[in-house]
Amino acid sequence: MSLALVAMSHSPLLDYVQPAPEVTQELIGVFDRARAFVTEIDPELVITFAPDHYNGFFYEVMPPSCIGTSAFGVGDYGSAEGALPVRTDLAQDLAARVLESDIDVAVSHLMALDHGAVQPLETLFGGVDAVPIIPVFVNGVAPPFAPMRRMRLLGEAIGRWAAARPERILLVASGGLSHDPPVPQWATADERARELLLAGKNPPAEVRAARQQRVIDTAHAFAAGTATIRDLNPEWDQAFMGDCASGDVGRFDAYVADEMAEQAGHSSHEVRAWVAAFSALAAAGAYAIGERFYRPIPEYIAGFGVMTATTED
Ligand SMILES: O=C(O)CCC(=O)/C=C/C=C(\O)C(=O)O
Ligand SMILES: [Fe+2]
Repeated sequence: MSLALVAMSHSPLLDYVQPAPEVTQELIGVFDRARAFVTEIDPELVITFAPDHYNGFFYEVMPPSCIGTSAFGVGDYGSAEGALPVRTDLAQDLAARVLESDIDVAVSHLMALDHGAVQPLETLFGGVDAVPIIPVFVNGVAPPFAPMRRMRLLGEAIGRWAAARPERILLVASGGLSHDPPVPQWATADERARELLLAGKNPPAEVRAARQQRVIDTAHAFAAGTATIRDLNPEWDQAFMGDCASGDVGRFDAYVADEMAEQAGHSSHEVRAWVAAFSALAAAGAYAIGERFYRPIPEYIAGFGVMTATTED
Protein backbone atom coordinates (compact mmCIF):
# COMPACT_ATOMS: atom_id res chain seq x y z
CA MET A 1 0.00 0.00 0.00
CA SER A 2 1.27 3.52 -0.74
CA LEU A 3 2.38 5.70 2.18
CA ALA A 4 2.02 9.40 2.91
CA LEU A 5 4.06 11.71 5.10
CA VAL A 6 3.77 15.01 6.90
CA ALA A 7 6.93 16.38 8.49
CA MET A 8 6.62 19.52 10.53
CA SER A 9 8.44 21.54 13.12
CA HIS A 10 6.77 21.85 16.49
CA SER A 11 7.10 24.62 19.03
CA PRO A 12 5.97 24.78 22.64
CA LEU A 13 5.50 28.49 22.02
CA LEU A 14 2.71 28.28 19.42
CA ASP A 15 0.07 29.41 21.92
CA TYR A 16 2.34 31.50 24.11
CA VAL A 17 4.28 33.97 21.95
CA GLN A 18 2.87 35.86 18.95
CA PRO A 19 4.91 36.37 15.78
CA ALA A 20 3.99 39.21 13.40
CA PRO A 21 0.38 38.89 12.09
CA GLU A 22 1.55 38.07 8.54
CA VAL A 23 3.65 35.20 9.88
CA THR A 24 0.71 33.86 11.86
CA GLN A 25 -1.46 34.09 8.73
CA GLU A 26 1.13 32.26 6.69
CA LEU A 27 1.23 29.45 9.26
CA ILE A 28 -2.56 29.23 9.37
CA GLY A 29 -2.42 28.77 5.59
CA VAL A 30 0.22 26.04 5.67
CA PHE A 31 -1.53 24.20 8.50
CA ASP A 32 -4.81 24.39 6.52
CA ARG A 33 -3.10 22.90 3.48
CA ALA A 34 -1.52 20.14 5.59
CA ARG A 35 -4.95 19.34 7.06
CA ALA A 36 -6.44 19.18 3.57
CA PHE A 37 -3.65 16.79 2.54
CA VAL A 38 -4.38 14.56 5.54
CA THR A 39 -8.13 14.64 4.86
CA GLU A 40 -7.46 13.52 1.30
CA ILE A 41 -5.22 10.67 2.48
CA ASP A 42 -7.84 9.64 5.07
CA PRO A 43 -5.36 7.54 7.07
CA GLU A 44 -6.43 4.50 9.06
CA LEU A 45 -3.20 4.50 11.07
CA VAL A 46 -0.68 7.21 11.93
CA ILE A 47 2.92 6.41 12.83
CA THR A 48 4.35 9.37 14.74
CA PHE A 49 8.10 9.99 14.84
CA ALA A 50 8.89 12.50 17.56
CA PRO A 51 11.45 13.49 20.16
CA ASP A 52 10.74 14.01 23.84
CA HIS A 53 11.88 16.87 26.09
CA TYR A 54 12.54 15.09 29.40
CA ASN A 55 8.90 14.35 29.99
CA GLY A 56 8.82 10.69 29.03
CA PHE A 57 12.47 9.68 28.52
CA PHE A 58 15.29 10.33 30.98
CA TYR A 59 18.97 9.57 31.44
CA GLU A 60 18.10 6.84 33.92
CA VAL A 61 17.74 4.83 30.69
CA MET A 62 17.87 6.83 27.44
CA PRO A 63 17.21 4.74 24.32
CA PRO A 64 18.06 6.13 20.87
CA SER A 65 14.55 5.11 19.77
CA CYS A 66 11.49 3.38 21.17
CA ILE A 67 8.15 2.05 19.91
CA GLY A 68 5.14 2.61 22.16
CA THR A 69 2.49 -0.09 22.46
CA SER A 70 0.42 2.10 24.76
CA ALA A 71 0.82 5.82 25.42
CA PHE A 72 -0.54 8.88 27.14
CA GLY A 73 -0.07 12.61 26.77
CA VAL A 74 1.62 14.47 29.64
CA GLY A 75 -0.18 17.73 28.85
CA ASP A 76 2.78 20.11 28.71
CA TYR A 77 2.28 23.51 27.04
CA GLY A 78 -1.46 22.88 26.81
CA SER A 79 -1.08 19.69 24.75
CA ALA A 80 -3.59 16.87 25.29
CA GLU A 81 -3.29 14.97 28.54
CA GLY A 82 -4.35 11.38 29.11
CA ALA A 83 -4.70 8.11 27.21
CA LEU A 84 -3.88 8.05 23.49
CA PRO A 85 -5.42 5.66 20.94
CA VAL A 86 -2.45 3.37 20.24
CA ARG A 87 -3.00 0.28 18.02
CA THR A 88 -1.30 -2.03 20.52
CA ASP A 89 -1.51 -5.11 18.32
CA LEU A 90 0.13 -3.39 15.36
CA ALA A 91 2.72 -1.64 17.54
CA GLN A 92 3.78 -4.99 19.01
CA ASP A 93 4.01 -6.53 15.57
CA LEU A 94 6.00 -3.54 14.28
CA ALA A 95 8.46 -3.73 17.19
CA ALA A 96 8.97 -7.47 16.63
CA ARG A 97 9.58 -7.02 12.89
CA VAL A 98 11.99 -4.12 13.41
CA LEU A 99 14.00 -6.10 15.96
CA GLU A 100 14.04 -9.09 13.60
CA SER A 101 15.62 -6.86 10.96
CA ASP A 102 18.65 -6.24 13.23
CA ILE A 103 17.58 -2.82 14.49
CA ASP A 104 17.79 -2.39 18.26
CA VAL A 105 14.68 -0.41 19.13
CA ALA A 106 13.34 -0.19 22.70
CA VAL A 107 9.70 -0.92 23.53
CA SER A 108 7.47 0.93 25.97
CA HIS A 109 4.15 -0.40 27.21
CA LEU A 110 3.49 3.00 28.79
CA MET A 111 5.02 5.76 26.70
CA ALA A 112 4.64 9.34 27.90
CA LEU A 113 4.28 11.78 24.98
CA ASP A 114 4.80 15.51 25.32
CA HIS A 115 4.06 18.39 22.94
CA GLY A 116 6.66 17.02 20.53
CA ALA A 117 4.43 14.10 19.54
CA VAL A 118 1.02 15.48 20.46
CA GLN A 119 1.11 18.94 18.87
CA PRO A 120 1.23 17.71 15.23
CA LEU A 121 -1.70 15.37 15.89
CA GLU A 122 -3.71 18.27 17.27
CA THR A 123 -2.70 20.50 14.36
CA LEU A 124 -3.44 17.93 11.67
CA PHE A 125 -6.51 16.21 13.14
CA GLY A 126 -7.92 18.79 15.54
CA GLY A 127 -7.33 16.36 18.42
CA VAL A 128 -5.62 13.14 19.39
CA ASP A 129 -8.53 10.71 19.08
CA ALA A 130 -9.22 10.93 15.35
CA VAL A 131 -7.00 8.05 14.15
CA PRO A 132 -5.17 5.18 15.91
CA ILE A 133 -1.45 5.76 16.26
CA ILE A 134 1.83 3.97 16.76
CA PRO A 135 4.22 6.36 18.53
CA VAL A 136 7.92 6.11 17.72
CA PHE A 137 10.23 8.06 20.02
CA VAL A 138 13.40 9.31 18.35
CA ASN A 139 15.92 10.86 20.74
CA GLY A 140 16.48 14.43 19.59
CA VAL A 141 17.75 16.25 22.67
CA ALA A 142 19.87 13.93 24.82
CA PRO A 143 23.46 13.22 23.71
CA PRO A 144 25.18 10.96 22.88
CA PHE A 145 23.34 10.40 19.61
CA ALA A 146 23.41 7.37 17.38
CA PRO A 147 24.86 7.99 13.91
CA MET A 148 22.22 9.33 11.55
CA ARG A 149 22.62 6.15 9.51
CA ARG A 150 20.91 4.30 12.39
CA MET A 151 17.89 6.59 12.16
CA ARG A 152 17.71 5.89 8.44
CA LEU A 153 17.90 2.14 9.05
CA LEU A 154 15.22 2.35 11.74
CA GLY A 155 12.97 4.30 9.38
CA GLU A 156 13.56 1.89 6.52
CA ALA A 157 12.63 -1.08 8.71
CA ILE A 158 9.44 0.68 9.80
CA GLY A 159 8.69 1.63 6.19
CA ARG A 160 9.04 -1.95 4.96
CA TRP A 161 6.56 -3.06 7.61
CA ALA A 162 4.16 -0.19 6.83
CA ALA A 163 4.29 -0.75 3.06
CA ALA A 164 3.20 -4.35 3.56
CA ARG A 165 0.16 -3.43 5.68
CA PRO A 166 -3.33 -3.14 4.18
CA GLU A 167 -4.18 0.07 6.11
CA ARG A 168 -3.77 3.57 4.67
CA ILE A 169 -0.83 4.79 6.76
CA LEU A 170 0.34 8.35 7.37
CA LEU A 171 3.84 8.97 8.72
CA VAL A 172 4.08 12.11 10.85
CA ALA A 173 7.51 13.49 11.74
CA SER A 174 7.76 16.19 14.37
CA GLY A 175 10.62 18.52 15.28
CA GLY A 176 13.53 20.54 14.03
CA LEU A 177 14.78 22.31 12.17
CA SER A 178 17.64 24.56 13.31
CA HIS A 179 16.90 25.76 16.83
CA ASP A 180 18.48 25.99 20.22
CA PRO A 181 15.74 26.35 22.86
CA PRO A 182 16.77 26.23 26.52
CA VAL A 183 16.40 22.50 27.03
CA PRO A 184 18.72 21.62 29.93
CA GLN A 185 21.99 19.90 28.94
CA TRP A 186 23.54 17.20 31.15
CA ALA A 187 27.01 18.62 30.55
CA THR A 188 26.10 22.03 31.96
CA ALA A 189 23.32 21.13 34.41
CA ASP A 190 23.73 21.64 38.15
CA GLU A 191 22.81 18.88 40.59
CA ARG A 192 19.14 19.86 40.78
CA ALA A 193 18.78 20.05 37.02
CA ARG A 194 20.52 16.69 36.69
CA GLU A 195 17.88 15.12 38.94
CA LEU A 196 15.26 16.24 36.46
CA LEU A 197 17.26 14.91 33.52
CA LEU A 198 17.77 11.60 35.29
CA ALA A 199 14.25 10.88 36.45
CA GLY A 200 11.98 13.93 36.30
CA LYS A 201 8.69 12.22 35.47
CA ASN A 202 5.47 13.87 36.64
CA PRO A 203 6.97 17.11 37.98
CA PRO A 204 4.89 19.13 40.44
CA ALA A 205 2.76 21.77 38.69
CA GLU A 206 4.99 24.63 39.90
CA VAL A 207 8.12 22.93 38.56
CA ARG A 208 6.48 22.42 35.16
CA ALA A 209 5.24 26.02 35.15
CA ALA A 210 8.74 27.32 35.93
CA ARG A 211 10.28 25.19 33.14
CA GLN A 212 7.72 26.48 30.67
CA GLN A 213 8.10 30.09 31.75
CA ARG A 214 11.86 29.85 31.19
CA VAL A 215 11.26 28.79 27.58
CA ILE A 216 8.67 31.53 27.03
CA ASP A 217 10.99 34.19 28.49
CA THR A 218 13.81 32.96 26.25
CA ALA A 219 11.55 33.22 23.18
CA HIS A 220 10.73 36.85 23.97
CA ALA A 221 14.41 37.60 24.45
CA PHE A 222 15.36 35.73 21.25
CA ALA A 223 12.80 37.69 19.23
CA ALA A 224 14.18 40.89 20.75
CA GLY A 225 17.74 39.85 19.84
CA THR A 226 18.96 39.62 23.42
CA ALA A 227 19.03 35.85 24.05
CA THR A 228 22.31 33.96 24.26
CA ILE A 229 21.08 30.84 22.44
CA ARG A 230 22.31 29.94 18.95
CA ASP A 231 20.82 31.69 15.95
CA LEU A 232 18.52 29.90 13.54
CA ASN A 233 20.27 28.73 10.37
CA PRO A 234 17.97 29.03 7.33
CA GLU A 235 20.69 27.83 4.93
CA TRP A 236 21.19 24.66 6.94
CA ASP A 237 17.43 24.17 7.14
CA GLN A 238 16.94 24.56 3.39
CA ALA A 239 19.80 22.18 2.68
CA PHE A 240 18.28 19.59 5.04
CA MET A 241 14.85 19.97 3.47
CA GLY A 242 16.52 19.59 0.07
CA ASP A 243 17.99 16.29 1.25
CA CYS A 244 14.50 15.22 2.38
CA ALA A 245 13.06 16.20 -1.00
CA SER A 246 15.79 14.43 -2.99
CA GLY A 247 14.52 10.92 -2.32
CA ASP A 248 18.14 9.87 -1.77
CA VAL A 249 17.96 8.97 1.92
CA GLY A 250 21.60 7.89 1.90
CA ARG A 251 22.37 11.63 2.06
CA PHE A 252 21.24 11.62 5.69
CA ASP A 253 24.24 9.48 6.64
CA ALA A 254 26.54 12.48 6.12
CA TYR A 255 25.10 14.42 9.07
CA VAL A 256 27.43 14.42 12.09
CA ALA A 257 26.00 15.07 15.55
CA ASP A 258 28.61 17.56 16.82
CA GLU A 259 28.50 19.54 13.59
CA MET A 260 24.71 19.69 13.73
CA ALA A 261 24.73 21.18 17.23
CA GLU A 262 27.42 23.66 16.18
CA GLN A 263 25.75 24.76 12.96
CA ALA A 264 22.06 24.48 13.79
CA GLY A 265 21.68 24.35 17.57
CA HIS A 266 21.34 21.59 20.13
CA SER A 267 17.74 20.79 19.22
CA SER A 268 18.54 20.41 15.51
CA HIS A 269 18.86 16.74 16.43
CA GLU A 270 15.09 16.67 16.37
CA VAL A 271 15.42 16.31 12.58
CA ARG A 272 16.24 12.68 13.37
CA ALA A 273 12.47 12.23 13.45
CA TRP A 274 12.31 13.54 9.85
CA VAL A 275 15.17 11.29 8.83
CA ALA A 276 13.41 8.20 10.19
CA ALA A 277 10.07 9.18 8.62
CA PHE A 278 11.46 10.07 5.15
CA SER A 279 13.51 6.87 5.21
CA ALA A 280 10.33 4.93 6.03
CA LEU A 281 8.59 6.59 3.10
CA ALA A 282 11.49 5.84 0.76
CA ALA A 283 11.37 2.16 1.77
CA ALA A 284 7.88 2.04 0.23
CA GLY A 285 9.08 3.42 -3.12
CA ALA A 286 9.88 6.66 -4.92
CA TYR A 287 8.01 9.64 -3.49
CA ALA A 288 6.80 13.03 -4.62
CA ILE A 289 6.89 16.17 -2.49
CA GLY A 290 3.70 18.21 -2.13
CA GLU A 291 4.10 21.04 0.36
CA ARG A 292 7.49 22.53 1.11
CA PHE A 293 7.18 25.46 3.49
CA TYR A 294 9.93 27.17 5.44
CA ARG A 295 10.29 30.29 7.51
CA PRO A 296 12.60 31.14 10.41
CA ILE A 297 10.38 32.24 13.31
CA PRO A 298 12.36 33.62 16.27
CA GLU A 299 9.20 33.99 18.41
CA TYR A 300 8.87 30.20 18.24
CA ILE A 301 12.65 29.65 18.50
CA ALA A 302 12.31 27.63 15.32
CA GLY A 303 13.44 27.33 11.79
CA PHE A 304 9.90 26.28 11.00
CA GLY A 305 9.36 23.77 8.21
CA VAL A 306 6.43 21.75 6.90
CA MET A 307 6.67 19.14 4.15
CA THR A 308 4.20 16.63 2.74
CA ALA A 309 4.94 13.71 0.47
CA THR A 310 3.37 10.56 -0.98
CA THR A 311 4.83 7.49 -2.56
CA GLU A 312 4.22 7.24 -6.29
CA ASP A 313 2.06 4.29 -7.37
O1 LIG B 1 12.74 22.73 30.48
C1 LIG B 1 12.75 21.63 29.98
O2 LIG B 1 13.07 20.63 30.56
C2 LIG B 1 12.34 21.39 28.56
C3 LIG B 1 12.06 22.65 27.80
C4 LIG B 1 11.23 22.32 26.62
O3 LIG B 1 10.34 21.51 26.70
C5 LIG B 1 11.56 22.96 25.40
C6 LIG B 1 11.01 22.53 24.27
C7 LIG B 1 11.37 23.09 23.02
C8 LIG B 1 10.96 22.52 21.87
O4 LIG B 1 10.14 21.49 21.84
C9 LIG B 1 11.45 22.91 20.57
O5 LIG B 1 11.76 24.08 20.39
O6 LIG B 1 11.53 22.02 19.71
FE1 LIG C 1 11.17 20.14 20.49
